[in-house]
Amino acid sequence: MTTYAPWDNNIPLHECLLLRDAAALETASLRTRVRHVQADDAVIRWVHVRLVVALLPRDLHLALLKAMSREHVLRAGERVAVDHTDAASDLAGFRIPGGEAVLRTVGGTEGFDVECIIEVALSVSRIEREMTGLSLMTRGAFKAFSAPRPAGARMNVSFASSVRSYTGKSLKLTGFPAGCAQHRRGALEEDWRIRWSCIRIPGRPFSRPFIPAESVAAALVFVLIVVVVPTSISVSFTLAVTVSEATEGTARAGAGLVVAAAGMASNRPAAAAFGGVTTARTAAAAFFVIAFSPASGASVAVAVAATSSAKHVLEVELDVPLAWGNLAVRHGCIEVLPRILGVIAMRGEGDASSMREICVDKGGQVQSTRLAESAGEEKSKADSLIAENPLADRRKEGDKERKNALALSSSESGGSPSQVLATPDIHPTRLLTAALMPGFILFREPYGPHPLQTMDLHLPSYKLRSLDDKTWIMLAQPSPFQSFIHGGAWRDPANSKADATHLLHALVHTPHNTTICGATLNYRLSPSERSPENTARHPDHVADILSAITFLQHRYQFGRKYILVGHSAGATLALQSLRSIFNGRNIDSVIPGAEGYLPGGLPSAVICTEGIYNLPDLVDEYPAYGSFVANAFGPPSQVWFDASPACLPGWKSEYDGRIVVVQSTEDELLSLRQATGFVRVLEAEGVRVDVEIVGGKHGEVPKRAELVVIVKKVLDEMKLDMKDLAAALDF
Ligand SMILES: N[C@@H](CC(=O)c1ccccc1NC=O)C(=O)O
Repeated sequence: MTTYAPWDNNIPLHECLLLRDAAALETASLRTRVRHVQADDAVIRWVHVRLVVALLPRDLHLALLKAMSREHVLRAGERVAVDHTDAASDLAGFRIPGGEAVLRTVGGTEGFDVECIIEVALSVSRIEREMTGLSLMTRGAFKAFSAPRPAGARMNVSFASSVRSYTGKSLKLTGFPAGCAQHRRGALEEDWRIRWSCIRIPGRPFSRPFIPAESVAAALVFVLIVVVVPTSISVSFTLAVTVSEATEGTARAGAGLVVAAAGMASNRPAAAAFGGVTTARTAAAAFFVIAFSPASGASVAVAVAATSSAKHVLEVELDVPLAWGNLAVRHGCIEVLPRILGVIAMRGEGDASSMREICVDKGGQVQSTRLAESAGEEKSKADSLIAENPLADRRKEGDKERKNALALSSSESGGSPSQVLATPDIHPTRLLTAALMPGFILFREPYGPHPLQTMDLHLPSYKLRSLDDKTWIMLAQPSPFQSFIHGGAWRDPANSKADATHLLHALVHTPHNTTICGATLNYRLSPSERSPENTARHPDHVADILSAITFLQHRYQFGRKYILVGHSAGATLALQSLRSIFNGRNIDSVIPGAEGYLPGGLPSAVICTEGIYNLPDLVDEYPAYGSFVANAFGPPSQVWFDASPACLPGWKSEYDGRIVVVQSTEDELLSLRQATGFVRVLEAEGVRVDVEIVGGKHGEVPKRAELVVIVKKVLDEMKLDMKDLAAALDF
């Protein structure tokens, strides 16, 4: 039995988290401001800190900015003046507006690291003839390293950024002390998870005067969109717009818009530019994209909107006048756009027929003829497109279960047009959010008819991938799956899937090895005084967990590449769900239909924290808990034993995955007795069990950073096994 020292500092995880919730993200993106300074008339440089700015504690954020330009050790509580001008590096003139920062507690004790993500977009546009401007979207990983002292955690920030040169093949970085000198694209993304895109800006100055007509024209387009698009449209789809390297601007753009509007009005997929827009909100997004597109010659792909019935991803090329680029610059919005990159490829329903594959001609022509002309034809058309695709076939052959393949690059499909798979179940705001902020997608999914049979799904970071110099797609990374099961004594309505929000955010956004999909599950509860309406009784709870995992398996087909993390009663449920028998009784006799559950197999690991492992012993130790146990399992009977993981024999033969038992020494509701008893049972059977002792009160453990580290460690090990899946998806 391995025992680790308890964590001796108390770092609430939320201090380190960037994203509080999706709603905050959405509003934050609206509040984004671009700050820029014009250093001289030859160069415009501006630093644009967006999205995360509003989400991070402001003072921490500023402190990080301060630290960005050189290696800098920040101490908790340290005040730093933030008014930094970098005269030495490539980004001379780079300036962070003044402010004062206090670094709050971020960091940890020895062996513990917390990673914060901060997003900084730097753009350097040189107003010279045919000069290439480069926009670097950087997602730096700020690592808070371990500190030998419990108090005053130090944070050692390293960051790589600053563009030196861009050759089309490689991106040279300089200026910041992260040892990141030159990376090939792949390595760059891999190592630093830097998201970037290239904007080619021809040599037209941005200093042209403001032309009101441009704004008027843009407003008209907006009105056109809002007015023409029916509020409910039966065929809706994700829209992706690529602004091509056009030079002849307005006329063609105008024509494109008219075509789009006409197509949209006729409710056909050929509604190239704006047909996917179904609400004023998404229309506004489309407007935003077009009106504020960078200068002609910019390459921007935008995923604008999908509805819950989205069926298509369209990609079109529009030529826009340079003037709109000027407008964009003037409004400080140009930075926003490259961030909205790519056509998003989503995981599917696990059924290829539910996916839609759309072909786009690189010459800018949407191959609308290849799209279904009517709703009735859509399915077969799309299916045949998928069938025609050699890579789709390869995927099918390679792994019949992996129908959730994501997106294909044009090069791989023999020079055919770019192809994107999209699922029909993506909410527009989620998609937009995803486009704005890769790495954060949250879906709320029902897995059964009961209001508590729901889960939150967090999909992983997206990887940008170049199809050519102009077009990008985002791929969801093949990822291990992590499911969290909350506690609350099987009955407390105060506990829910939200208990793991912190954990999942932290894991989903962890910038290094572990990029995961995460699910956090609700399940039906037993009655309590506060919620007499709940009526669930064992084995309903575990049946729901099995249903939820089965639902996820059908959709994502991750096989055994998943883990369960359970807290308190959730730990009990995680362990119960591993066992196909309850004390010799086939689970099917306990849970009707259970044979069909867990089609992908048992999880690779189960992490139990503050678990209840032995119901009779629990009530022996805490007689008061008898009531909630009885609520959930009925009056004392053999069922209590049958449902207790520590009373189940045969762990060695029944479960070959990893078991991690996490227990806090500060748990006010459970002593170490439950955990110790279960560990003894496992060890007596010769089962490997890892024990992790953590700090925090009972309910705090899921929110604590220690758990993130433990889960991450387990997932990191699994990550090694993801290569085959990655290869099959050509990731
Ligand atoms: N808050 C719960 C009690 C609770 O969650 C609990 C109490 C003692 C031991 C374990 C508990 N929760 C396990 O999921 C309730 O009041 O029902």
